[in-house]
Amino acid sequence: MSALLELDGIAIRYGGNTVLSGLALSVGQGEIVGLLGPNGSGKSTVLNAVTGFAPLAGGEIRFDGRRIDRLTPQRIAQLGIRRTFQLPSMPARMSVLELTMAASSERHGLGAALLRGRTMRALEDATRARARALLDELKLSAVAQLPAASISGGQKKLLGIACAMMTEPKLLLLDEPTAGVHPNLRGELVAELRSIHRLGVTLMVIEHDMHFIRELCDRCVVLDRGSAIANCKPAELERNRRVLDAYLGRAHAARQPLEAS
Ligand SMILES: Nc1ncnc2c1ncn2[C@@H]1O[C@H](COP(=O)(O)OP(=O)(O)OP(=O)(O)O)[C@@H](O)[C@H]1O
Repeated sequence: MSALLELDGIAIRYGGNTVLSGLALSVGQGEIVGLLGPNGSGKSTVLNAVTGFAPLAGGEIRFDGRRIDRLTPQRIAQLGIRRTFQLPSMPARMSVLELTMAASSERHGLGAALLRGRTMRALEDATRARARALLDELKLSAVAQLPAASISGGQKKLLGIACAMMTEPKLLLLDEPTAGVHPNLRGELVAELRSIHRLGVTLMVIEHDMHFIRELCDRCVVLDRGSAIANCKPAELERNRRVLDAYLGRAHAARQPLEAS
């Protein structure tokens, strides 16, 4: 499998605090990779680095074979990398449909602003049709006309995915997609992400819900204090001593009858 995303020994520092140190990680074309680790281990920082919001202190990031770590966030997004947020904040006045349609302007860019008359209307009609289809697929049609800020936490998560999908990304980075989503709806979220994946979108998912990870991911990378400590199938995580040490502490892991990792 060819690598779509490659992080090659990346380092991120904030002041004197080293948040990522020499992290190597790759995501193959068409894979679904889980990014795990205890709180503060650096998972969101990885997404910030890939999307161009956290400058590297060392190392390289390549996407589709091309170096991207010196590009602007906007250019990186245009190349086909999109992310969703752990706690999405929504504008108070725009409706769910308007916000979804607005997300596509990042894809059409300045070119769309120069269109006139019939061409502009045709683009708007196509954008509206795509937004409606995505909202339908993500079961948000019933709230399409409501203010985006008024919908539930779980619906905001789905709306974040709809907005990201408007730009037809190659790689979608999801930051805790189940946070704020009712446990009964998490199975549906897995199904939605699987159908997005079937469209040819590669996924990297930060998540704490292990059941969700097992259902969705092909492979997991586990971070601890800014370094990767495991790279394995989800089913192998609970037998991995380094992972248990990181999550539960060494004292606890020493008491467990574990297989060697
Ligand atoms: N902009 C920033 N400035 C200073 N420190 C930061 C910044 N962003 C993150 N950090 C620090 O980097 C470390 C890793 O943070 P990060 O948010 O990447 O962890 P995480 O694994 O995503 O945690 P969580 O699971 O709690 O979301 C933390 O110690 C955090 O305080």
